Amino acid sequence: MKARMFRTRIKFCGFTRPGDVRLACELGADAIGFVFAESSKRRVEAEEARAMRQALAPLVDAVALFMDNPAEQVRDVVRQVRPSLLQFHGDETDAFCRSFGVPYLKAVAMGDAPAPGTPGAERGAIALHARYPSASGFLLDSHGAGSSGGSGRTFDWSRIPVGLHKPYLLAGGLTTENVFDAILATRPWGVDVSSGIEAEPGLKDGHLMRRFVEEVRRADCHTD
Ligand SMILES: O=C(O)c1ccccc1N[C@@H]1O[C@H](COP(=O)(O)O)[C@@H](O)[C@H]1O
Repeated sequence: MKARMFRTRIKFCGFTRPGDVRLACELGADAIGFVFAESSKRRVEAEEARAMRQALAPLVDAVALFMDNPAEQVRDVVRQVRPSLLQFHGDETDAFCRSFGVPYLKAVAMGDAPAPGTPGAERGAIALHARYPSASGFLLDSHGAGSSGGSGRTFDWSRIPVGLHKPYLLAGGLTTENVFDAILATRPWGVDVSSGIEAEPGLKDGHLMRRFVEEVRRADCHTD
C-alpha cells in the first residue's frame, strides 16, 4: 500500500530549440538530450547544442547522444557542449565510452531477437554488467541492433533483463497515454522520451511535455 520511495527521473530527448529546453526545465525534466547520431532527424551540430545548453536550468543534466560516431566528434561535443552525461546507442565498447572522462549510459537495443553470438544478443544482466563495467546505467530502447532509435515504438517490457543492479531508463514509444502503466509495470530508475512529446521530429510540444510529467508524478504517487 506504499507509494514509491523515490521519484522516477525524466529525460526528454532530441531538442533543437532553446525555448523548448527552457520550458522542459520549468516543467520538471531532470535531463535534456541532444542527438548527434548521423542518421537522426533530430541531429544537431555542437554549436547549436552549446546554445541550448545555455538555456538549461541549474540541476538539470545535459545528455549528449551518439551512435557509432568517431571519437573525434565525441571529443568535440564534450569540449564545446560540456555534457554531464553521454549516451551511446551503437556498438561502442566500454573502453571507448569511458575514454572521454564523462559518465555514460549504454543504450541496449531491445527491439529484436539477435542471433546468438552477436553483440545485441548479450542483453542479460550479467552480460551487460560484464561488457560495460564503467557504465553509470543502461537505457533500454526499442530499436534493433544497428538501427536508429527515436522511432516512437515500444518493445516488449517482459524482456527487460532480470537482475540489473545498475539504474536503467525505460525508453521507446513512451507517451502521455502509456507512461503511467509503463512505470508501474517496469519500475525503472527513469524514463526517456522523444517522439511522444513532439509536434514533429525535434519540435517539442509544451502541452505533451506537461502531461508527460504529470503522468510520471501520478505513477510515483500511486499506491498498489
Ligand atoms: O532520437 C533519435 O533520433 C535517436 C537516434 C538514434 C539513436 C537514438 C535516438 N533516440 C533515443 O531513443 C529514445 C526513444 O525515442 P522515442 O521516444 O521512441 O521517440 C529517445 O528518447 C532517445 O534517447
